[in-house]
Amino acid sequence: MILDLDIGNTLSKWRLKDAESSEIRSRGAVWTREEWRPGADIPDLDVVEAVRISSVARAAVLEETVTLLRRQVRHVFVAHSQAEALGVINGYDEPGRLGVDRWMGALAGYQLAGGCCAVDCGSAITIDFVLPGGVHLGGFIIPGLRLMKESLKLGTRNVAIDPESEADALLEPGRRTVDAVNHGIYMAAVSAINRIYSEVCDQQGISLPMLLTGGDARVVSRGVQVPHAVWPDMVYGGLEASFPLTFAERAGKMSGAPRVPEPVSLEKIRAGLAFSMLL
Ligand SMILES: Nc1ncnc2c1ncn2[C@@H]1O[C@H](COP(=O)(O)OP(=O)(O)O)[C@@H](O)[C@H]1O
Ligand SMILES: CC(C)(COP(=O)(O)O)[C@@H](O)C(=O)NCCC(=O)O
Ligand SMILES: [K+]
Repeated sequence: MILDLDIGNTLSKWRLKDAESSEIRSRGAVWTREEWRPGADIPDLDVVEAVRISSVARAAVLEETVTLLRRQVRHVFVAHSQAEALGVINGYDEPGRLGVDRWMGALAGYQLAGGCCAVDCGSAITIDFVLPGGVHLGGFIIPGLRLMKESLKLGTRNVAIDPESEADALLEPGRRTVDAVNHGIYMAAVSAINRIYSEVCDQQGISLPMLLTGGDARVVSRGVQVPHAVWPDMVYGGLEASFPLTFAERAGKMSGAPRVPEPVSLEKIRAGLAFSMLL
């Protein structure tokens, strides 16, 4: 079995992948914290022959995790942001400073779709752009839904947006604090994504397919007008592409990859942008 780990600021996600059949056998998530407790937190390591890790948690969390895993697992691969990999050229002035989850998303998105806009809706919402030739332009970082809500300190912290909520309802004016806050932060997130996408496509003169991932991807997806696909395993896709272990991975296949969405014409994007600037 292969254990894939995606350690975010809020949640540490894991999945077990069969090295022979490439099937996903199980998956789960635990709160990211100082120490990693195998057994309680993750499945039995006896069946694991390789681990692949993407972590944006504090260095100490990763160090502890790696030390622990190395005792029981033969191959431990840790992803790092690089200046260039798999045809993608990192757009950061200091490539190593780009969050490795964003780098994994950019690599996966490029491998799947060529040029793309990769949006990760987690603790933060990150919006990254890769052009068809592999040039990563850099991106945008805004607080995620939960962080935006907590920053208001209006006592609505523990009332999360129901992931099943319809965008139409979330975009109405709220008539009580919790709704006013939820609808406000939702509008902030989806309008930022829509606008940033349009601005960058306009600047670059190209309409790019958009891919969405992260804990809030499903609910955010309902408010994003741009054609896009939700890919919950996008970060894992970057790990698969960076450290291919199975037959399917060596052939370039990434688990759970969606169909590439057909982007709208650049003219339409520009018309929408021109209209929103009039308002
Ligand atoms: N069951 C859940 N538990 C915690 N957060 C959730 C859950 N479902 C959705 N979320 C949302 O997803 C976010 C965490 O998403 P995730 O992509 O795992 O973030 P990160 O990678 O930063 O840890 C939370 O901030 C919250 O808004
Ligand atoms: C921007 C992030 C905090 C997002 O992390 P997440 O929301 O997935 O936990 C993470 O990618 C990070 O720590 N990046 C380093 C700074 C940067 O990318 O510029
Ligand atoms: K994120």
